[in-house]
Amino acid sequence: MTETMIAVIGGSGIYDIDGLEGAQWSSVTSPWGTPSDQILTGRFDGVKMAFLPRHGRGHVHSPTDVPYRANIDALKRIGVTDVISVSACGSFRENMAPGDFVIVDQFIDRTFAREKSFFSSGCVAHVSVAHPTCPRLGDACESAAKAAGITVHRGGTYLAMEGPQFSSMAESKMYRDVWGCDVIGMTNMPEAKLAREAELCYASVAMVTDFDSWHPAHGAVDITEIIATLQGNSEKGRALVKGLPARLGAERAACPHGCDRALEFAIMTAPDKRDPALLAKLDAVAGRVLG
Ligand SMILES: CSC[C@H]1O[C@H](OP(=O)(O)O)[C@H](O)[C@@H]1O
Ligand SMILES: Nc1ncnc2[nH]cnc12
Repeated sequence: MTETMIAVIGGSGIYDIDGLEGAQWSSVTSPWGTPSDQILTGRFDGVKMAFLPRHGRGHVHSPTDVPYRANIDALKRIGVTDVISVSACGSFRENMAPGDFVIVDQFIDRTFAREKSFFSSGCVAHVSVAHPTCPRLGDACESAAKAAGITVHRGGTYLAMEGPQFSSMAESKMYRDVWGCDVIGMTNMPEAKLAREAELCYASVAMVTDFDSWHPAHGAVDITEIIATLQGNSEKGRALVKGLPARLGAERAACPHGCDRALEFAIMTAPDKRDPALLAKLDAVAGRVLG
């Protein structure tokens, strides 16, 4: 058994969480850059927790410029075992209405201007993201959402777009009708891929703010409506987060789905061909397998 440390990455509208015992914001240094902000740590229900505002307090970083690698590395470096991403999203489904939450389990990654891996020439690794989210964390999120009275949908495909503009109607219809996506946002990729490379369990709670631009009765995405919906969603998101520590517990066994062993056979580069400078940067992310 190892000690659980749950990290919440808060998206648009969620820049802190309350109620942490011994709450403290601290700067964490990463060889992958400067994280989005300081990290808030403390305990809730006796369980270690961390909180990182994805866009920084004051919403400083655009979706493209969020330092995804530094964020995941910093969380791994401070001992995080489980990551819950909480994000705003648009919906492609009539029954996934603004105010509803979706426990995302699949992604289509359409982002193109971001660093997507910790690995590269000098230490090449290939992890599976066939199942990019952890069902054990998904169970905890679903149960915590229901207990908080939130309308929650279990399972859904999240289209990760580059942004920062919202989609055209033609794109929106293609994502919905041809690609079968359920929700759309700008940030869960490469975050989920990087969490898997760092052997962190990852779940994504997508909070619906709008119907994107496919819906004949709703027309274009309106940022003022999104911001109004975000306020209610963020209160519900905070309630959900408070239900997680009791459900996940202060100690955890190995992940039954293998998220925490994703690198076991993933590194292809021969030990004598590895780049020492890159290995040094991988100390937190891949220290378990690199020794
Ligand atoms: C405020 S609407 C667009 C913005 O909100 C979402 O951010 P996050 O995923 O961090 O909650 C979406 O992905 C866009 O970045
Ligand atoms: N419709 C939308 N598209 C992309 N990101 C979003 N975040 C919230 N609503 C969104």
